[in-house]
Amino acid sequence: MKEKGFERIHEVVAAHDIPRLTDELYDRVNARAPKDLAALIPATFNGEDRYYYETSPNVRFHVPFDTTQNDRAAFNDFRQKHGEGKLTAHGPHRDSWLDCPDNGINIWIAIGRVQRGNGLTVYRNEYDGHQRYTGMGNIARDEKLSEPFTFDLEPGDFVLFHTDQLHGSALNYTDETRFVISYRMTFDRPHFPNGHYHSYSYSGLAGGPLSAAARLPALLQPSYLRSFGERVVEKLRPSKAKRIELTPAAKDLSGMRVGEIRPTDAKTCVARIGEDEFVSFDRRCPHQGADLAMGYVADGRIVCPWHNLPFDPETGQSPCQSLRSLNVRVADSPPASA
Ligand SMILES: O=C(O)CCC(=O)C(=O)O
Ligand code: FES
Ligand SMILES: [Fe+2]
Repeated sequence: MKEKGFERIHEVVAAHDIPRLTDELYDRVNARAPKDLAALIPATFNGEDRYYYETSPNVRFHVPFDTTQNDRAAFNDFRQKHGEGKLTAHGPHRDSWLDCPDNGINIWIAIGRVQRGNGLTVYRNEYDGHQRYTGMGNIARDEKLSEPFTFDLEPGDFVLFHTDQLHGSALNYTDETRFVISYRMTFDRPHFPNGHYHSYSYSGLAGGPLSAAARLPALLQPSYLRSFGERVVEKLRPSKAKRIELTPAAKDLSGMRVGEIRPTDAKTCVARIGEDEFVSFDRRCPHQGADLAMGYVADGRIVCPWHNLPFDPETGQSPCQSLRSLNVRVADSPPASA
């Protein structure tokens, strides 16, 4: 393992053991978080040593998607327990739509190498704005997204982004595991517009004689009680995912830009790949069913807006062998349904 690096962990640890391994890592990372942050935050923010930090940081092991497919149950169980984005790809979201403060900073640290095909997607143009989102904290499937910013990182590099920044995970179609630990923190008292059940400690009290009280300043807020009440109600009424209406089909394709994708009917959409190249294909992504009409074209490929997975417009194949291909129909003029 030492020789191979974290990037090859899936060659050393069987896929069905990854969830258990991650659980163990959580315990270790949580235990050392106060000390690690006491070193990291002042060094990053001009000596600042008064802050609130999420007491349970996030361990994010994204092994190549294809290697997880024989052990889906173990990965799904983990997702139920810890949420999306830890072992599985998280759709586009703002952390503040879920259970995080809207005055926070996410410190996303590459422990192993991160590549564009397994990393973070950051929708730079969507920092503020009023996208609709579901009760599960994901962007509504009919919100059109622009191409996200993606990047490579070397071990030890880290990215800072605001908890109101729209972002998500790329579905890992590389042959490397991506290992990241991320911390969330605020300088002012954390403010929770949605769920409030993560615990935040105040650095000014943590570690000293009053360390037991370090969680109280963030906890003693009306948002905690509100959120607690909502969870009780949710338990009684399990499904709170909202159904999103799809946008009506856009029929006139004559004015389409090269690179644009539009819905043609409830099930199909069309992309203008080149000047004279139109491709018609199913709207449902073979991964988790995201609406590909809301995707975009990059490097001549159709890209899913949900986890940034590219599809070849001629064959419908993605780099993930375990996913079925998209049903594509190529035409050199706007398709007949246009
Ligand atoms: O690491 C990922 O893929 C998702 C990251 C994320 O959503 C977060 O750090 O809030
Ligand atoms: S890549 Fe995940 S839904 Fe399309
Ligand atoms: Fe996030």
